[in-house]
Amino acid sequence: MSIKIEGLKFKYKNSVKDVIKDFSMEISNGEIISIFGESGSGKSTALRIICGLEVPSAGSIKIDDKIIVDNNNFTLPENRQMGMVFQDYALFPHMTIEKNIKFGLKHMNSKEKDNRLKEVLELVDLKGFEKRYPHELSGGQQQRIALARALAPKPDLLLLDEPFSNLDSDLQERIRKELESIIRKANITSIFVTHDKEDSKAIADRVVILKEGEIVNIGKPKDIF
Ligand SMILES: Nc1ncnc2c1ncn2[C@@H]1O[C@H](COP(=O)(O)OP(=O)(O)OP(=O)(O)O)[C@@H](O)[C@H]1O
Repeated sequence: MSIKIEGLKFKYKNSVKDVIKDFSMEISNGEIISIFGESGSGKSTALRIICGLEVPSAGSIKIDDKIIVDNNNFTLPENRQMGMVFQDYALFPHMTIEKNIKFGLKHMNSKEKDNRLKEVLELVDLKGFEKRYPHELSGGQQQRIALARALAPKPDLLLLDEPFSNLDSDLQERIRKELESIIRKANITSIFVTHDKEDSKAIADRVVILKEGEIVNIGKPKDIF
């Protein structure tokens, strides 16, 4: 599936100026895009608008020609078929890995849930971890479970906000590669936010450089950095 974003604008209620000023881009099926920029440039805000946690004051987003937001339309986040992975993993600490992953699979029957659980645990190479709790896993393993949980409902689009920021640098490098191979295997269109050039270089097909809410450059990492 492809995405077309046109002319997004956004301001937080208590901010004086627009945090996103003009955000437009097209993303093709299976592409991995990174949004790169300094702290405060609006990266997380752009992601929050795309997944429906914030409502833009102008602009539109289409998925495969279906409008999910514009002046007259707004698809709720839970109906957008998007998977999200945020910086702090956000696994439910009181739930086992199995429960964490099955949480988003309410529309499936229990046999389907079991099958999907098995599939995604294999995908992230953590078979046999079903009965563990998040605190019994390493940071990198938790990160992979967060990814498995986001992928389990087979989203159209995967959004990742600084997915490596909580990991030490050795682990960060390994997880980057793993994450890329998992996303490529799942063939899922993805957007990830980072302030680390190396993340963009290692994984992204194209990089969006954001500065004070405006896209100042879009291109392949090798042409941009
Ligand atoms: N809930 C909010 N209310 C008001 N202003 C906000 C809110 N969240 C973020 N901002 C402001 O919007 C701007 C963009 O923030 P955003 O979190 O999108 O930046 P970012 O590029 O993701 O930064 P970082 O790399 O530090 O996470 C910043 O100036 C920030 O202070």
